[in-house]
Amino acid sequence: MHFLLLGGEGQLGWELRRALAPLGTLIALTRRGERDLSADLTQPNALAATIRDLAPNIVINAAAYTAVDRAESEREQAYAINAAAPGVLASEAKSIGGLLVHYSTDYVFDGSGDRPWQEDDPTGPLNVYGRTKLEGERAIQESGCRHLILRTSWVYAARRKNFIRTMLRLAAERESLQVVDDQYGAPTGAELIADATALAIRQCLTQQQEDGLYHLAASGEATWFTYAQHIIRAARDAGWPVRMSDDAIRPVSSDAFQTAAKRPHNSRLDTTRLESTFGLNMPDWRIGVDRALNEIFACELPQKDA
Ligand SMILES: NC(=O)C1=CN([C@@H]2O[C@H](COP(=O)(O)OP(=O)(O)OC[C@H]3O[C@@H](n4cnc5c(N)ncnc54)[C@H](OP(=O)(O)O)[C@@H]3O)[C@@H](O)[C@H]2O)C=CC1
Ligand SMILES: Cc1cn([C@H]2C[C@H](O)[C@@H](COP(=O)(O)OP(=O)(O)O[C@H]3O[C@@H](C)C(=O)[C@@H](O)[C@H]3O)O2)c(=O)[nH]c1=O
Ligand SMILES: [Mg+2]
Repeated sequence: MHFLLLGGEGQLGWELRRALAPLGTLIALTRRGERDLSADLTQPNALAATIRDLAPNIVINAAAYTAVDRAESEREQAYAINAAAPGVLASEAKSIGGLLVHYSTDYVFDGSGDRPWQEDDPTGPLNVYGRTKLEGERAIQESGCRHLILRTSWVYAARRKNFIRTMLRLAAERESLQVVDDQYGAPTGAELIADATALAIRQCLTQQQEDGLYHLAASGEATWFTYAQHIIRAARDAGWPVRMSDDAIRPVSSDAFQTAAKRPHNSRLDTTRLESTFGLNMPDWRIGVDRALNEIFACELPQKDA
């Protein structure tokens, strides 16, 4: 099996390099590409040529434009990367008979209600990022290529930029913090997504009918506020230089915390389809978050018995 991974340096791409390694040979490209192989998602012709040259059995697209607020003012860039490029990948995958694995987001939904979203529920993105991701999904579905689209939420990892790292930084810099308490979802680790992807791919290779759209997220729910509290309490316990008391982390409404992009109140994803199709069990979000926190603390705090 030959894999081509795009976005190999992102949170998820990095973990996919690990999780896919035992399944076959893997070429992982970053935005800069390699030799004469371009993997820049804003360059459709070069991207198509890369896929034709390598002719992988499976293309995994972990690259995306993920700056949610910035997307509001960089629509064209977000559109090129999140909507147009997946269309190119899909038509190239189709012409070589390959499987395309792609990721999408809870932000394709409008956030109404409080029931976890199922795959067939109506979408209604509230921001540019969500709209471009939804267009990417549609381009893949309409191409007729074999595909797996995995919608996930609130992704973090021990490395790169994410909500955990932001909270750890702010906890050390500030004496108080306001955090939104009316947006609900599940923080999902890049490790979990990568491992579940590898397991799902294995089954897709043997059972063609398992192609399609799936929700992949940790179980349980949080708000950004309860998530922040969890992170900062763990940080304090581990000896991170936290400047704020627990009372100084304050829950606020989305209306009180102004951002360029509007975000959904209800980002809960129902993962029943993924779990039953692939025989998987999504662990509680705290398990992966605690693991990532431990990794960060072990690398960045002086070790007591060193
Ligand atoms: N982050 C999140 O909270 C969530 C993410 N998702 C989805 O999961 C997937 C993985 O996201 P995640 O790993 O968190 O994202 P990251 O932002 O960590 O990584 C995205 C990767 O895409 C690369 N990239 C950006 N622009 C281009 C381009 N023009 N050409 C080639 N590569 C490019 C980045 O390159 P570089 O390293 O050079 O910046 C980076 O390596 C995406 O599809 C995302 O939409 C879904 C839900 C939540
Ligand atoms: C930094 C900060 C953020 N917030 C809020 C803003 C927002 O509602 C929420 C999360 O902010 P962030 O900017 O970290 O998260 P955001 O970039 O919106 O995260 C999203 O990224 C994309 C890529 C996805 O696909 C989504 O699943 C989701 O993970 O927390 C606070 O309330 N207080 C703060 O101090
Ligand atoms: Mg962000």
